[in-house]
Amino acid sequence: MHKEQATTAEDGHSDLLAGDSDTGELAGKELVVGYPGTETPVIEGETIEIEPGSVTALIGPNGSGKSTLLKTLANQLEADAGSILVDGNDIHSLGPKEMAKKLGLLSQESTSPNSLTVEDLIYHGRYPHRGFFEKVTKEDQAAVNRAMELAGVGHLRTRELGSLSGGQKQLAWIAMILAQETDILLLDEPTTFLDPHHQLEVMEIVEKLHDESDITVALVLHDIEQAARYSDHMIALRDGAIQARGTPEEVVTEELLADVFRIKATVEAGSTGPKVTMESPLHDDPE
Ligand SMILES: Nc1ncnc2c1ncn2[C@@H]1O[C@H](COP(=O)(O)OP(=O)(O)OP(=O)(O)O)[C@@H](O)[C@H]1O
Repeated sequence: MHKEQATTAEDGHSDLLAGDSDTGELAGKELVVGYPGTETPVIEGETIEIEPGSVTALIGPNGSGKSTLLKTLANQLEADAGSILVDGNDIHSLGPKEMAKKLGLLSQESTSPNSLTVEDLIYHGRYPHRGFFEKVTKEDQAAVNRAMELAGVGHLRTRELGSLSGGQKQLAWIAMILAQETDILLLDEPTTFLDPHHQLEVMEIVEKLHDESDITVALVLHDIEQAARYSDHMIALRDGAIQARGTPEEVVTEELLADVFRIKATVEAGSTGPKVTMESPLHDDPE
């Protein structure tokens, strides 16, 4: 993924694209994370550093710990040990509003009342900038309109969430997180429920954020080729442990697909990154 010269709001570009090169650094150090009632932690002592201004794709099989890691980095799941640093500061030193201005998580578990309209949901993204009981400002309106336009949900603005398809709802959630205007965006399977056209549209939003600002994006994707095409760093997880990290070319190898995903596949260099041809699942024991 090629990064073009950063632009600013003064250039006439959206404030949504107004990341700052001094911010957007996220790191989890020696994280140990488990769930109540489980015997062993899901993540045992991993360190992860997300570079400011990068797009980092997390890949790994079902249950490998990708969502657990993202939720921990967003402080929505308390680590048993280790620390999380946002721009070098311990995450616990940030108040809820300060935190919500810096970092937004689109989780797989996002829920909201069915009676809420798409527009109302997107306005919720403005909470850290104004508070629940303060008046909507021109900036809020502009941010909501821009987020709606980017996510392509303007035509759904008056629709209630309960009346939307899974994909339409997903796009509304993406618009909400964009309206939050954070330095760091964590997206857990943002392309879930989306048809191929809308999957590519979401990935193009990520590309636009990357090309035109210094916003930091970490996202979980199951489509390995898509992950490689739209990211500049990749992290592969298996059983809660990081198995590989580096550029897409370094991470997406036939060996990794066999070891981590238990797939026999061929990998070739393509114009948009590694091209993966999946042949068959492997059934033998990796060890
Ligand atoms: N609330 C929970 N309570 C107990 N165990 C959990 C909970 N959520 C996840 N786990 C377990 O933690 C491990 C990692 O799950 P996680 O959801 O992080 O994986 P993932 O890589 O995001 O998977 P997927 O690709 O299926 O979304 C799994 O073994 C899962 O069963």
